[in-house]
Amino acid sequence: MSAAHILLLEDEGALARALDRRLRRDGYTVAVCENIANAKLAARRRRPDLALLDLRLPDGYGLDFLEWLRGEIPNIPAVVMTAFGELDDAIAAMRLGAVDFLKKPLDLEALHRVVADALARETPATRVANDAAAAPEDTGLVGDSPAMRALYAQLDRIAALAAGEAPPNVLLTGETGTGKDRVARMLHARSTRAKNPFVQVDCAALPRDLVEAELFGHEKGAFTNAHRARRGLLAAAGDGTAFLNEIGELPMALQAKLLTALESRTVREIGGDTERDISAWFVAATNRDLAEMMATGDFRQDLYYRLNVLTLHLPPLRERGDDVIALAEHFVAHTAARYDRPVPTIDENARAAIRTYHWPGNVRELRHVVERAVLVHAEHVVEATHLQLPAALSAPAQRESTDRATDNAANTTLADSERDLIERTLHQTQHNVSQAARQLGLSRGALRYRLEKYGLDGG
Ligand SMILES: Nc1ncnc2c1ncn2[C@@H]1O[C@H](COP(=O)(O)OP(=O)(O)OP(=O)(O)O)[C@@H](O)[C@H]1O
Repeated sequence: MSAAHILLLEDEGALARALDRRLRRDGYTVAVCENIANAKLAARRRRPDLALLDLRLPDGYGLDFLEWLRGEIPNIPAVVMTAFGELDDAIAAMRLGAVDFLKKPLDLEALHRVVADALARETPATRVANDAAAAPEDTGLVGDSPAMRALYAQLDRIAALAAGEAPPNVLLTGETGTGKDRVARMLHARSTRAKNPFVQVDCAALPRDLVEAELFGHEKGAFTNAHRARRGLLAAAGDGTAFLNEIGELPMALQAKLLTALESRTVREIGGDTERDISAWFVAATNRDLAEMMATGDFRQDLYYRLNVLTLHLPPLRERGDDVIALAEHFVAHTAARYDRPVPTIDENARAAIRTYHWPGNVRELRHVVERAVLVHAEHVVEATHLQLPAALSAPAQRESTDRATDNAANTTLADSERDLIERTLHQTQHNVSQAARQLGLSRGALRYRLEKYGLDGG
């Protein structure tokens, strides 16, 4: 399989050249277009795997192009480059399926990460197209352990309940990286709602005002930047599925508003006075302990019971026995295919290390570890050292000595201490970036910046 092909739509020549150079250096092929007309021709000439686009273009508006492109290639991931003050555009872009944003002025390291993440996102359609080693289509998840088999059976039963005007709400629980997002998409795909929209709101990724506007919609002029009226995602999901990801992060005031919407199955837009009916199926997910959050007054009990009509728990990877090996083999094959390399084998020591490690970041962490090993080290064989598993974190005795070493200011720089603190906090929070940021008193953006700076894996 050849390298991913990126369609870059950017009219500022110098910026386009810098982006082009960086993307080629990262191994992608790139079609650079300075206007929408050329971008349409380029997309027809060679089907891109990802679109990276600016919004203000000489012959039109980038989002109109994105809408056209999605008509041609329904699941194409798109990354939108926005300038300060274009939040409204960013919301609209998300509706059109943009998977990420890059703020101008651009940081080329962030570009590298965002593009790689966007390409790694596996929507059902792109998975079929890009991944010869994909999980069997009838399950969509790799793993055959008793815990996973029990989950598959429940998944079908729950999907069958999605028909009707007010289907039971579903709550997906499980540690970070266990596959909740993927399961939400599978529930939708297997239900009678599959042909209708699947819309996702990531309650942790957006600031409070944006989450509210996203969920409920707004009238024109309801707040600064609300240049046009917009329907909220709860309504936009129509007869499809509304996936409320990281529901534990929803601020209290919005929890009350969401509860009212779920109970009445209507929404009132911000700045509006009419109620709109909603007919979506609600699937929510969290990696936080909502029971504990209720006890500390951080999550409403009534909302919890309303959401938690049906629960599906995703077991941590360390409780799935040899699934961890099947998954590692899957990701090895997947990475090799994506980068057009021979598929390496995993040697016995590496298998033992994979089995022993406790995988706090679960399947996502395993995927990253294996991808890095295949890309950076392994030509023919993946060996234990290629995995670079943090031995210190799995052995308490060693951890103590690491702590002592970092406490010794004479031997440590400030940067070392910061890196160590972040690493430990990530470990404690099982690689939940939002939670780690809160614990460290940083914004998510500030933590992300440091993760990049220190080459740490946030999950
Ligand atoms: N059983 C599985 N088979 C194959 N891939 C999987 C499986 N479970 C998870 N993945 C992959 O692992 C990554 C993490 O999964 P996902 O995003 O669904 O986790 P999550 O539980 O929603 O995490 P978070 O709580 O942090 O949002 C994704 O790339 C997903 O496709």
